[in-house]
Amino acid sequence: MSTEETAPYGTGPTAAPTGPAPVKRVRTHHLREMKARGEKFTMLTAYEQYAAQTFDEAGIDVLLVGDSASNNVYGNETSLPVTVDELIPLVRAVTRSARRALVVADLPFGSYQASPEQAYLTAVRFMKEANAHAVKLEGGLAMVPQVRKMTEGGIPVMAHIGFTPQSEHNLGGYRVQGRGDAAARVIEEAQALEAAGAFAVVMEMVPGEVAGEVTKSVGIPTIGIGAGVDCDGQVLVWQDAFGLRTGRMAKFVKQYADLHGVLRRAAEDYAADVKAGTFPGPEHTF
Ligand SMILES: Nc1nc(=O)c2c([nH]1)NC[C@@H]1CN(c3ccc(C(=O)N[C@@H](CCC(=O)O)C(=O)O)cc3)CN21
Ligand SMILES: CC(C)C(=O)C(=O)O
Ligand SMILES: [Mg+2]
Repeated sequence: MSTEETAPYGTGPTAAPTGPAPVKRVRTHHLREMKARGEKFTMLTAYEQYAAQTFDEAGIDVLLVGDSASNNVYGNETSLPVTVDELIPLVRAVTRSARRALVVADLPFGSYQASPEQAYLTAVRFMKEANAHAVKLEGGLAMVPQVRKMTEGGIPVMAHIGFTPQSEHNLGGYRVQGRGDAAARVIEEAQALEAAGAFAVVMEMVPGEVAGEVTKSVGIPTIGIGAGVDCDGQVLVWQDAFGLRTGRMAKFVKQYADLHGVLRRAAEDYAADVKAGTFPGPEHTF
């Protein structure tokens, strides 16, 4: 895995007319530069080797090992139960597998809210034990001391405001945040997090117009999930976007594939072959 310094986006010997920008490793400054140029960037979740490799090959700029692994890997109903010890091996798998993408580790519920010191020590575990390139936490003004402590300690921090799933029970369920009078608060939070040193901010389920205002009022890139087209980047949970998860999807999900259908048919075909005695064939036999 290369840690060399890179040419800026869009230049360099490997520049090609199509495909991902020829940067060796996406770094936080590249995202800021893309915002300044008005160039959109992409983030997807990833929790293991093959998704990470595939999305990295596809030129996805940022891979987030989300605490949504709680739902999408560990089978929990919410993101709340997942632990640092459960997430670290997943982050390690993704950092081993991604050659180009910036890998961000999501700090799970309860691992950073208590104090800046707790946040710093948790983030250090992700950086040392899993080679994360950055960490992400949820929250607005209350998390400013945490963001400052971590960035001063050398750890790039991505913030996350609007709907914050770890506070689902406080927010009264999956609801749009920042409507009406609450819009000013979202802008204030984004500005405070930028001042504290955050390198980017995720906005989840915020009205498109408000997210556009926030994007214009900060220098750091904004990343939307249910926050409209005016954010600097977009993020989706891959099992939602590519149809591995079934059932009711949030309004902000666009489904690009039906992986559940593909996988289910493959498993049914395999089972049918075994039961019929048509697998293994002579070509699979020594
Ligand atoms: N992998 C994964 N992705 C998810 O998005 C997800 C999970 N797991 N697990 C459960 C929760 C529940 N989710 C929800 C639940 C309800 C709305 C919802 O009611 N959305 C309304 C907007 C509500 C409002 O206007 O305030 C909508 O119109 O979509 C959205 C997401 C998304 N969730
Ligand atoms: C969807 C994103 C922003 C997230 O926090 C997660 O997947 O955990
Ligand atoms: Mg998360």
